[in-house]
Amino acid sequence: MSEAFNVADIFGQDVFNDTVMQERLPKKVYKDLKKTIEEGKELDLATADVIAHEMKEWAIEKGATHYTHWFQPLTGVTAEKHDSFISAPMPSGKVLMSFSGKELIKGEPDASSFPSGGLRATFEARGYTAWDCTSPAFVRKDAAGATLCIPTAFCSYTGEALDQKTPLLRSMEAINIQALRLIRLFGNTTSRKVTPSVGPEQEYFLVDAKKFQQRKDLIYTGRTLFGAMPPKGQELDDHYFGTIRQRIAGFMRDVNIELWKVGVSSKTQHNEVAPAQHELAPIYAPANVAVDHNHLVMQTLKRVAGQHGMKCLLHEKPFAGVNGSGKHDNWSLTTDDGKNLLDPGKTPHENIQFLLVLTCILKAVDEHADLLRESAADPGNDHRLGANEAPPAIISVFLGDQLEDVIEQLVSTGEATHSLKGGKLETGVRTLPDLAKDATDRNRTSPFAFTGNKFEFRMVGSRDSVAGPNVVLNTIVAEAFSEACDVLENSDNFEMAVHDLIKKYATEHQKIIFNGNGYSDEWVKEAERRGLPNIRSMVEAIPALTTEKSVAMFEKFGVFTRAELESREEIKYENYAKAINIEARTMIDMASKQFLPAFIKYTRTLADTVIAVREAGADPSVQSDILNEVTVHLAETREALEKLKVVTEKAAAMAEGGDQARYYHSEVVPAMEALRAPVDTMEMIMDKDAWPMPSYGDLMFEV
Ligand SMILES: NC(=O)CC[C@H](N)C(=O)O
Repeated sequence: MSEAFNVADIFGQDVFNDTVMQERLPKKVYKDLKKTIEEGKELDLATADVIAHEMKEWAIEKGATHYTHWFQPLTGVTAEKHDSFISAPMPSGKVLMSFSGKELIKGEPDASSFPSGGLRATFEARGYTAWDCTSPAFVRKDAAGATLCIPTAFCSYTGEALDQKTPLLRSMEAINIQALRLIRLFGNTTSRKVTPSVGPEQEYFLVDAKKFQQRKDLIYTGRTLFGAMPPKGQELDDHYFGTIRQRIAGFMRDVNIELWKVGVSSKTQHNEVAPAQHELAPIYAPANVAVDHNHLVMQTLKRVAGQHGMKCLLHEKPFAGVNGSGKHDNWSLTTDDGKNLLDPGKTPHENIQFLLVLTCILKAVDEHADLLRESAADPGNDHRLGANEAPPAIISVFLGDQLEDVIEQLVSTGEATHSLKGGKLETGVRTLPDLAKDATDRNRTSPFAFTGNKFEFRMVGSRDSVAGPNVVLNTIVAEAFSEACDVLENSDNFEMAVHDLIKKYATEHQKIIFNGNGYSDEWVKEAERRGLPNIRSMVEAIPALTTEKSVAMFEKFGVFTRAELESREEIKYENYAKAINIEARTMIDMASKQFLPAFIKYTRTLADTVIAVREAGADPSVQSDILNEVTVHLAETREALEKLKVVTEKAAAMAEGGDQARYYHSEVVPAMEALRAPVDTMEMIMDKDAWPMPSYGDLMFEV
């Protein structure tokens, strides 16, 4: 057993949090900084100098030698450049440690090597990082020593967003303004701020590092590109919530300690459905902090896995045939004085403000289903969505029995008069207590499910930042709130107007509600009948970014300009093409250098056996049958490999953009599948010792 410790003692110990600020900053400086954090008031340089100095002193006490502006460019991962605190040596030969307000507030990384989607010519390299003081700075300890990390936003010389965070902060501001307008109409005069709170659940796989190193597909692409199913998959459901094995438990413990120290509220951990799959979930945080924390979670999982001789796979679908990994984005809206706008209370039918919020969300999701779908699009998610417990690609909303019934009443009679009650759960065992039952069940097949006092957007993939999905959620709901407020603020009779509006929205957008099985073929047909989009792939999803409807909304709420949206569209096409290109080339490499040589060797062994058996005077027909079978698959592999080479070359030669991405999707991806098939068949025929890499079984069951 490892040494015991008290979580409360270590939680946040490496964070420049409110307690540290209060302790270390002069009163006036602390007050000014709080004003900036809470109200967005500009910070003057003199105040920033004091904060920077104290932050540096605090960080140095924690062992820090460097600081970094930590940002989230459009690469999907975070970026950082380290600067030590040293100043130019003095005549004495000694150095001082310094950190100015300017260095805290603004950084100037060379922006030319980050994706900008044409927003910035390569010769115009300037980009700026700006301190996001609403997400606390922290000291990260790793092999580099200790580094003061300052969460920042990243913009171009001309102020365009080059990152995930800038639009997120803009969208948080947009929904804050519109939600405040809405609650004021209901008589709330005290709340000063409404913040989207987010809790992203992180699913991941762990595999043994030595085995990982023998799989080029895992090394280069993060997922397996070949692999036959082992005799056992997840059919017994015995891994889900199963006892956590000691190796994994030790890993989870270390992950938690690291996360708690930097203030990440790691709360829940368990085995997930697929063998070797696990989950970590934090407690809610304001959206921007949640996004930063989720990056820390992903990085910590990877780093600690390394220390335990394992590799953490964050890909959405590392293994075909078993569950993929999602990052369910739990989203709600809370006021600074602790009210959750998505809390229906015990009798939702009487909670008019809640019903307006709810129907606004239905409207937002229905009108912008394409954008929401796009926000979860990535090359890995194309394999995950609609397969093995991940939601399908059709956006719909699950409300559960109670709320669906309220909406039903509103639509049919214009009035909701009652709410279904939860009742009691009887177990039939005298010694067990009676449980109060929720009025609503859960539904795992729904991409957007109401779960008590929040929505759970289940479509998001495990590797992706939740920034994008939350930008969309915040903005589409801000738009719906704004439109509702425009009507209500100008009405003579508020009661009547709000009643009519709720009924109108419920009626017009009821079609987005679906409580049934999202996996069934009937739902695909039914969704089509209802006119709901079924956007199956990333390349089909991307155009949603730049429709006139989307541009108008994002511009209206100051979240994206048209140019920023167009640049993101371009980057997404490029990312898709690059990802598939790497996968295709990895397959070509593995097939040429590992599988074909192994197959050829195996035919040789079989041929030798046939000869030897015949010479020994026995009947070699079984060996000869296997040799023939293997030769057929060898030929199929060779043919599919040649075909994949041709289409990959052709794709790579095309100009970057939508056409290229679509070509990868329609030609290269099927050619990859065609190459995988004979190789997977061979894996089931060949001698295990002759197989050139660890199998699915080795990877998933022998961690
Ligand atoms: N138990 C679960 O919630 C499974 C979720 C599933 N792994 C997904 O991809 O979303």
